[in-house]
Amino acid sequence: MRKTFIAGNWKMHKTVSEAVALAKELVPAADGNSRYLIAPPFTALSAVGEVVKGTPLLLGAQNMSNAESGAHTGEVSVHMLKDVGVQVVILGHSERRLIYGEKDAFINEKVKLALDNDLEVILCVGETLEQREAGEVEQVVRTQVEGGLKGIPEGFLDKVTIAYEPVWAIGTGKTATPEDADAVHAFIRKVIKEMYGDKAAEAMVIQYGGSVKPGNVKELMAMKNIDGALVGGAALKAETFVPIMKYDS
Ligand SMILES: O=C(CO)COP(=O)(O)O
Repeated sequence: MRKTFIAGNWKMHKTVSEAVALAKELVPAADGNSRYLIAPPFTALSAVGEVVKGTPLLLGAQNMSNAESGAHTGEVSVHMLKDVGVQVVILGHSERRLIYGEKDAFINEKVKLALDNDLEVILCVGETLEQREAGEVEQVVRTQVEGGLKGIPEGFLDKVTIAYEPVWAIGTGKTATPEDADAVHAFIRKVIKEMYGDKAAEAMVIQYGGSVKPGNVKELMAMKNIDGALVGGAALKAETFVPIMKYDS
């Protein structure tokens, strides 16, 4: 059985004091049947790490350098993340791909580095509206999954979650219908099966992201191939994120 994984990506929001206050509100809600994660901005990781330490609420980062150390102005390394208690790193988010030009091979370097250093990875994939309208969803998602996981041995897959985030549904209030999302999740599972076999495909946790809200989370999570959520806007307030964390209670 795959364990549901509910994650909040805070993107470029919250000062340290705001982040600490929200984390304190969320800790008591992380007591259900799922795994739970919050990914504050880099500047708040250390302070939020102190709040969630020893609790079931996991600490995530939103990105990471592809290099281990050195002359990389503005970047943050895997060792720095681990040093402040980060357990999971989100890689290949569509905002990294589309605004900052990150490509699959570059993302793959980060995935390898994270896994080699015992950090879990949430690998984000998803098509733009233009790609959807051109009938390219499967081709785009396949390229991103294969590219992101290239050279990753099967033994590391229990440290990998895939997040399907259709770009047209992010921050737009438009959600993929549960059926449409499930169809892409099933396709991702098929790609994993081709790469690693049945067992790996069955075990892979695949989150949905894109305008997940308290009002739609239940129907999304009810789908066979949807195993969790990667939440943006609704993760910024306890009022909206706690009901998502507790969608099954
Ligand atoms: O990009 C997302 C999470 O990584 C989704 O953002 P929204 O929930 O704001 O649509």
